[in-house]
Amino acid sequence: MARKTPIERYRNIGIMAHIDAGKTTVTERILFYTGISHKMGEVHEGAAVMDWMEQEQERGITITSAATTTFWRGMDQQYPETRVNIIDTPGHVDFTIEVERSLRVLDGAVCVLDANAGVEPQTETVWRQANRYGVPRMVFVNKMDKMGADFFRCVDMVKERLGCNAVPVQLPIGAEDQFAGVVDLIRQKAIYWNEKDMGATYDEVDIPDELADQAASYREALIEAAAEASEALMDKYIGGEELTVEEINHGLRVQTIANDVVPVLCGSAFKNKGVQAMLDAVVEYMPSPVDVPAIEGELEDGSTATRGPDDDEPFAALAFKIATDPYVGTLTFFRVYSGVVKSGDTVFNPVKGKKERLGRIVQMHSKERKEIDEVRAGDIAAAIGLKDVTTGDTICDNSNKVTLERMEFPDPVISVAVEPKTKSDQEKMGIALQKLAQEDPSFQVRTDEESGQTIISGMGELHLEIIVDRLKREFKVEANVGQPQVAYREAIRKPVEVEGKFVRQSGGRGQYGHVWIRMRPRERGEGYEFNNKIVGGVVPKEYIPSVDKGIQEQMENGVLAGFPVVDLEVELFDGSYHDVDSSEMAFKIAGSMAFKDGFMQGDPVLLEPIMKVEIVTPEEFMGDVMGDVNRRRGTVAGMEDGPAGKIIRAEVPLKEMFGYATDLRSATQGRAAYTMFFDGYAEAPASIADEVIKKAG
Ligand SMILES: Nc1nc2c(ncn2[C@@H]2O[C@H](COP(=O)(O)OP(=O)(O)OP(=O)(O)O)[C@@H](O)[C@H]2O)c(=O)[nH]1
Repeated sequence: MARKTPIERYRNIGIMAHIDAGKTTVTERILFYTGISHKMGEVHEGAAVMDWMEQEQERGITITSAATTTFWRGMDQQYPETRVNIIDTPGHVDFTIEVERSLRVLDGAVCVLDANAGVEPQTETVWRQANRYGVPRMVFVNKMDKMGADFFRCVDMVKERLGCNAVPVQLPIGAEDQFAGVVDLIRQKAIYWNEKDMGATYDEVDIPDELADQAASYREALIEAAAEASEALMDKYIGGEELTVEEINHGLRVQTIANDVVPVLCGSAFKNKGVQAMLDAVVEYMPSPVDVPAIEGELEDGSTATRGPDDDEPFAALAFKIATDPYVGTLTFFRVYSGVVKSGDTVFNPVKGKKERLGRIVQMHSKERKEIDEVRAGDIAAAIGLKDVTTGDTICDNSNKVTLERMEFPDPVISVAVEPKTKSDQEKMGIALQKLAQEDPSFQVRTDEESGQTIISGMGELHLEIIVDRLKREFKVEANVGQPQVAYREAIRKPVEVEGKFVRQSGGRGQYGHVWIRMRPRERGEGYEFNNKIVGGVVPKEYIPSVDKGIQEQMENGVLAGFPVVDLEVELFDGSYHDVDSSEMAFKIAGSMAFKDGFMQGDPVLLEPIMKVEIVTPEEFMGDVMGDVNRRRGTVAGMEDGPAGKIIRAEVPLKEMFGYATDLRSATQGRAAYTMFFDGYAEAPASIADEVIKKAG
């Protein structure tokens, strides 16, 4: 079967935003206008097509990132059919991991802003993540109809806070309840959407006189930005010649894909204005799979290879989301980077080292799924029934094995003990938690060796709350939940040199392992490194990995209070062995003994997770809120005026943030709001460390 849509006409895009900026509404309108969704439900009245998990509708937030395929031919049917795959990314801070994995597989992103609030904390976080992946972006300033909506302020904020070259390609006509339509600066037209058919039709007229001057100056700026794309365009521009609409769009496209320009558009999804024009901009400026660099991977022999967006290359895809569906079981969403795969084919998962048969393949059209026979380079689809694939795994051609870049997931910072309300649910709970962990790599389950309790860990209180909620709803397991616990870390502060010697010579075969190691602290986040500096075979080569392994096992189990040890370098530089008695086991134990000693001598310290917190509060409560932040051992990093009150930015230890939602609500009569996300680890004060160490016994 041949390819229906040429790959150049694919747009794999994500929609990212701060919570409540209107991402779900925008997505829903896109589906409506593209004819997929015929019913327009208001998000918070329950009929939104993207919000397909029950509690998402109740909470009014989008938690999972579903992928949806739709087609667009342009407002004036000016394009050949373009296949738009939309990957929904969640706005809540506890789920940045979801954002991360969507960013991994999309080619471009639309950042939705609330025209009144502008750039919000989560916008910044997501923007930074997108920077890391080099994702080309455009901005849609939504909610132009809302009180306090200010397009120009938003553009300034995008420039200043996100540090990018924001270039408006539209201007709003009016604002707040006077918001009427947009000026298309490239085609030099004013567009008004008709209210009677929910904006499905529109009128295109001349730019209103009162906006003519402003439009001319913004147009000049955008043409200049477009001209930067090539010498030919620049020469024409400098020569005083008018650039054509096609030339301007081409220039902006080149600049946007190179991450040198961020086009800015505006509208109101809720009032059905501007969404189709935004879709046109997606087609014009967002990259197709062939416009972005080919993905890199590792072959079986350890060498690097690329997989380009071509049907003739071997099949390679990345699983970016696992969802459990009550009807069909496991749905594995994947993005195909190269080649073709058919349902029924056998694929290989190099991460697990396993072959699996690809059963049915489905394309998601929001809640509905359509079964398809094959998928090709550039496609996003879901497979039903893959058993051993975890988020982030590669699936590839069985005879052309490659491991695509693994996604990196942050370690969980918070954990709670869970226990089923009835003993008979124990097994069911275990299975359910395993399933949830497979879906979500930022969520972990383990059994505490001493207490026998089941401990679940995640990225925040809400993250774990939702897991417990899903246990109940989807798996029918009611659970009791303990007090949340902070996931501390342990580290050393001083370099040391230590010996580890493990010798047993009583009867039978003896044991002999002997090492000298140097341990040095590393910067936060640098992780662990093992260097072998043995010369002359004083420790035989075959035992060296055992030393490393012994150290790593000890690091996992901690030394001070049972928390993982992080950020240090170990150098194995000396030791000795015995011809008969030495073994892998003996060197492993010697390694772990040396490590334990060295750790205690190395001025050890307990590290605690620090959260970046941003609070928006009416001015009258500012004193109380600040005082409270200080009591929570927080440091205020900045303060500014925002449209909804004072904005306080602070860094606060996670331990002190438990229950903050409730406390803030009661201190401010529910009028303040906050967001927080994990920032990094810092040394815990001695009083806290002592308490934690004592508790660990
Ligand atoms: N006035 C106005 N309200 C809007 C607009 N778009 C969305 N809203 C409202 O803003 C609220 C949040 O919209 P959502 O679409 O749920 O926002 P979201 O970004 O998907 O939110 P999360 O999924 O929770 O991150 C809802 O009450 C919408 O009705 C708009 O253009 N104008």
